[in-house]
Amino acid sequence: MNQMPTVLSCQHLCKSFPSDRKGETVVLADVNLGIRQGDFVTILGQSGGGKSTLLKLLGGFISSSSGSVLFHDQPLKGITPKIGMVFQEHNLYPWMNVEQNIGFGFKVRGEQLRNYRHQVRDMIEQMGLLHARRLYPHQLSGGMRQRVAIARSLAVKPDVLLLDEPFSALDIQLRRRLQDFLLSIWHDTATTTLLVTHNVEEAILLGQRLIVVGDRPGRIIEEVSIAASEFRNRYHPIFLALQRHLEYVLEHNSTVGSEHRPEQSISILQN
Ligand SMILES: Nc1ncnc2c1ncn2[C@@H]1O[C@H](COP(=O)(O)OP(=O)(O)OP(=O)(O)O)[C@@H](O)[C@H]1O
Repeated sequence: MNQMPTVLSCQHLCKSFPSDRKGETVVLADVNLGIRQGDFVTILGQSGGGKSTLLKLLGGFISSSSGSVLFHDQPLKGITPKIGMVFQEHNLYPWMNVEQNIGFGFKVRGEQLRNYRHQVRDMIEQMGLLHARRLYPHQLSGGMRQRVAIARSLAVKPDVLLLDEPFSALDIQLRRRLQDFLLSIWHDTATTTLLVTHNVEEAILLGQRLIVVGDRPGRIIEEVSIAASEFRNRYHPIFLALQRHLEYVLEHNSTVGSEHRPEQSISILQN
C-alpha cells in the first residue's frame, strides 16, 4: 500500500456539457479519487464514458461544473507544467525536430538552452531516439512520435504525468513495446502516472491501481489493486480472471453479478 502523500485528487467532481435542447448532458457525476505520489493508476472505461473529460479536469484543461480538483492540497486553477499531459494524438510541433520538441519541455521551465542541452540528449538516448533526433514529426513512425510526446512531457519533470490513450492508434506489437517502455520509465523516474484506456489488458498490465469508470453518467464503479506480479503476465490465470471480471463490469456497467471477481481467483490459487 502506497503511504506517500496524495498529489492529485478530486472530490465530488461533476461535469455537464450543454446538449441540443437547451438541456445538459451529465458526463461525470460525483467522482472521488486520490492519486498518491509514485502511483501508477489506470482508468478503464467504455469509449465515450467520460475518461478524457476526467483527465482534462485533473490536468486543469477544463473546469468542473461542481466539485473540486486539488493538486498538492490546493485547488487546481488551470494548466501547470507540473502536470504533464500526453494526448491520444501526439500533439508535437510539426515545425520542430525531435530534439527541439523535447527541448521545448525545458524551455517551458524557463531554462537556458546551454543548461538543458545535455539533459535533452540524455532523454533522447533513454527513449532510443538518438538516430532520429534531427527528424521532424512527419518523418517519424506513430510509435516514435508517441515516444517523443512522452519525452517532451517528462522533460519538464512533472509531478504527475497524465496519459490519454497514448497507444490506441498503434498496432499490437508496437503497443506492447511502448507499454514495456512506459513501465521502465516509471520504474526509473517514479513519476506519478495516470493513464486512461478502454483496453482491459492494457489497464491491468500497466497499473498498480485500476479504476473502472462506468458511463451515463461517468462515475467510479470498481477499484482493484493490481500490484501483484501475477498481473504483469497476461497468460496467468489470475490475470485472465481479472480480465473476464472487468469485461463483465464494462459490459454491464456494474460490478453486481460478476462471477469472476479476481479475489476469488486469488484465494482459489492460494488454497
Ligand atoms: N466539449 C464538449 N462539449 C460537449 N460534449 C462533450 C465535450 N467533450 C466531451 N463531450 C461529451 O462527453 C462524453 C464523454 O466524452 P469523453 O471524450 O470524455 O469520453 P471518453 O471516455 O474519453 O471516450 P473515448 O475513449 O472515445 O475518447 C461524450 O458523450 C462527449 O460527446
